[in-house]
Amino acid sequence: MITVHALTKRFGEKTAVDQLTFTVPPGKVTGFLGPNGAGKSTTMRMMLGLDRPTSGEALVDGKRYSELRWPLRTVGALLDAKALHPGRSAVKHLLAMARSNDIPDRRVEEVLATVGLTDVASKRAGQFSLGMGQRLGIAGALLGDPGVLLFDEPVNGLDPDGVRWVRQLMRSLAAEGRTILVSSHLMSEMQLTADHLLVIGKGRLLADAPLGELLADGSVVRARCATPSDGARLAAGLPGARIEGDSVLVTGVPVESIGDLAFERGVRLHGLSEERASLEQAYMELTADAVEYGVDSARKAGV
Ligand SMILES: Nc1ncnc2c1ncn2[C@@H]1O[C@H](COP(=O)(O)OP(=O)(O)OP(=O)(O)O)[C@@H](O)[C@H]1O
Repeated sequence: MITVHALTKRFGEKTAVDQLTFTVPPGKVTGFLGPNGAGKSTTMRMMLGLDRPTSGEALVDGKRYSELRWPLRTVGALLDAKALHPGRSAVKHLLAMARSNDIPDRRVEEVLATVGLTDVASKRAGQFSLGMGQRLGIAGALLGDPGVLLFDEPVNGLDPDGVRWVRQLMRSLAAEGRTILVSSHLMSEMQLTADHLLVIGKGRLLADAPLGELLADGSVVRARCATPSDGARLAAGLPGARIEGDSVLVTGVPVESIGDLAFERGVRLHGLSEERASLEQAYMELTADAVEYGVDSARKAGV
């Protein structure tokens, strides 16, 4: 279990993580989602004692990372797959990690087999491809057989087989009752992997909900109107409505209510449907104001 309470991190003037409060329970894959620069990595680094919170706390199994006697046996993490000694072989890298946490040497062989690196175990890590580096990072995370696992963008650089493999691995680790937190800015990936989502933008928590709930919130009613003036009449003063071509799109209002409203306002409809939004759409709507360097800000800056 991971418990984060009022967690805040400032770098000078910049607030990277802003009063985050959430828990990550065992037995599920929890997706940690947000645009680039949202504060995902910084939050994970604080969970691992690599960055010190400005205020608030991040606890793993009720303890600060620095209070854990054998940290690798409690929490495993894949943060930066390139953070390896390039001259060291995969097996030596893992042996060094194992010995620092009183983990038996035989675990090294086991995790190398789990991630499919047995054949290249004696190769220097500096010669590894990005995908192999990710696998080695995952081997390191699994080494202490921890109950809590953090993965920061684990599918980066993996080929489609590798992506499928990581997805299955995370699902099976969760099924074993472990706590799995996986960050991504890829909605499509989360839609296939996560049970529950934490969405952040500009360091703040935007949503903490089961995947299905987030999808339902994002559903859109499309009312195709006979004329532009019908569209304008229907959209007038309606929260969450926008006009797109000959249609009025409305989020957060049931389709029946839109039908009734059209009738009341004498609006001629040529179509009325409910579109279940993809997670991608739900996420875009949720983070629309929280994207640091999105298209909008680029446009405003004249790019
Ligand atoms: N050591 C640091 N010094 C100054 N600013 C930092 C530092 N680390 C992170 N930041 C800033 O804090 C914000 C959050 O960064 P962070 O890397 O946590 O975001 P992220 O959600 O992981 O993004 P990405 O998906 O791009 O990795 C960014 O604006 C980043 O520039």
